[in-house]
Amino acid sequence: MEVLTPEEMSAIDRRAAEAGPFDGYHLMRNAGAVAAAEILVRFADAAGFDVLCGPGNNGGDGYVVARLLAERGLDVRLLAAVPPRKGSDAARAADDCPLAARPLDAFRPAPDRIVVDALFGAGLSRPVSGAEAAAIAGVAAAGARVVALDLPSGISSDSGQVMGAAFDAALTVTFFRKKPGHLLYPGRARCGETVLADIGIAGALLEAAGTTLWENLPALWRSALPTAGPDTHKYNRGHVAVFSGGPTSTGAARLAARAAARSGAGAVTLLSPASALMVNAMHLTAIMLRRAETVTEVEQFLADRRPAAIVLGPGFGVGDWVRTLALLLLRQAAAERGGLVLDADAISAFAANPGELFDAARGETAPPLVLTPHEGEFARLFPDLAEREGSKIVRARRAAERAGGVMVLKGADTVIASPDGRAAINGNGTAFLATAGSGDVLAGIIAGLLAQGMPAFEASCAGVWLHAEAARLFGPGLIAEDLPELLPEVLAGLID
Ligand SMILES: NC(=O)C1=CN([C@@H]2O[C@H](COP(=O)(O)OP(=O)(O)OC[C@H]3O[C@@H](n4cnc5c(N)ncnc54)[C@H](O)[C@@H]3O)[C@@H](O)[C@H]2O)[C@@H](O)CC1
Ligand SMILES: Nc1ncnc2c1ncn2[C@@H]1O[C@H](COP(=O)(O)OP(=O)(O)O)[C@@H](O)[C@H]1O
Ligand SMILES: [K+]
Repeated sequence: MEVLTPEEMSAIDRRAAEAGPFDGYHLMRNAGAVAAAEILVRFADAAGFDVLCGPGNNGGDGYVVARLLAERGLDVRLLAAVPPRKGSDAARAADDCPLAARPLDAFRPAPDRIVVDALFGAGLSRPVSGAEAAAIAGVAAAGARVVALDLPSGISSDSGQVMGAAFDAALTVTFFRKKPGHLLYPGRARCGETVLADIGIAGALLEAAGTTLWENLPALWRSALPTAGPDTHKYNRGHVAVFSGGPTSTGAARLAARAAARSGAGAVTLLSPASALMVNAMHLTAIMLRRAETVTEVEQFLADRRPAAIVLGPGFGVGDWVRTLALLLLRQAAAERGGLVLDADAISAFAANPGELFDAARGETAPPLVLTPHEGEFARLFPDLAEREGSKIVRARRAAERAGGVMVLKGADTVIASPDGRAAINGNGTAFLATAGSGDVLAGIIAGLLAQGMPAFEASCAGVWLHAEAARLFGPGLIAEDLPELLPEVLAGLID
């Protein structure tokens, strides 16, 4: 589940070649061999194979694949825009391949042939143009299926962005560990099925590299998931408070409250303005309800009940009151565990002065903070970062550092970043989540986990994964109300 930047991957490649048992050329042969095997499993009955080789090591992998497919007696055509650099591993692979390469300009894609894309991998350094761009357009027009080696040419390994033009692969075979471009959109969509192949690089090299980026999968946080001991009582199992909006916007807070309860929090209290008490009361059973519409009332509640985690923002409304509350909650240390989740309006309300929020979050006694913006809300707090080209990981990490809190930058490829530099790209997102109120549920799940003592980064990663897994379990027709009810089944699959 570790994810490596192209620089980290090439450093590990180098160290692996030095340490043996495989030198660089053998690693390339291994890469080509696993790719050829994956191709044969799926596409052995294709009319033929057009292997497009670039000038670097990615092209080198392509020469190995071309040779292996040709040795099977398959119809293989080799095309190259530029020959590999003399003396390189790729040049050796080309020498060992009995096929003569034709110029890429002569490539005529056909719908019944498989294109093996070995033009560029991790070394893509500028937008694709010329014969390579024409080949990409021609393949798309012909509708030929593409197998990408390492990643579809034209996709930035670092950010997942399309650089000029990029293949749309049916299969991507990558080596050792995934790169950000496999997980971040649009790259993720261009990879098709992604197969991670072992090419003989020892896992120990990874430990030495000290990775700080992962694919968000249960192995990352499973051991930190809360479990209730036999002597647990409801309050030490974690008490979550959720602030409700006014009488016509109470649903979002109830979704968050329900999700917190279903995530295992021992008690959940909805804090409501007087005007919305009756509306809320009509819809609540296990969840407690308390009036809190002044600073005194909120302080009184915090002193009486000491909630471990608090959600502020869903359906709350933007204005002075939400800012006052957020700052008050950041001044009041939460009960010894837990933290504060600021979502939606509690984020947008600081658009004019984000520094006020960040300063408060850095206060010595401030509880751990989790911010859960979608891209629109992110742009309000971090306009400079939102406009930045490039990787969502870099943006989320910078924002987390600036805010002094965990950033859950939502979307199809949600990135979770901690101020200490750790980051994860969510691996199980699903478009079923694109439904009103699903973000409110996510805020509640994270708070539920925080209240039970899970650290903020792990709680955020787990929350994002559980949320998406619940959506997958339900499938078509999902609405936000369904999500909390599916959490028990998802959790049961994770907790022994
Ligand atoms: N030991 C290793 O380092 C291994 C590397 N492997 C392969 O090596 C690849 C990385 O190899 P490289 O670092 O040589 O990089 P690439 O082969 O991805 O590309 C670098 C080459 O493409 C050129 N180039 C970059 N962008 C271009 C553009 N837009 N238009 C035209 N030319 C462009 C560069 O000048 C350079 O010649 C990986 O993706 C993987 O496929 C595998 O063979 C496994 C082992
Ligand atoms: N296409 C998608 N694929 C995966 N996840 C998605 C997609 N669209 C939205 N989501 C997820 O759904 C949630 C929506 O949250 P948000 O935008 O705050 O909505 P709301 O305010 O309606 O609750 C986020 O967790 C987001 O990551
Ligand atoms: K490629």
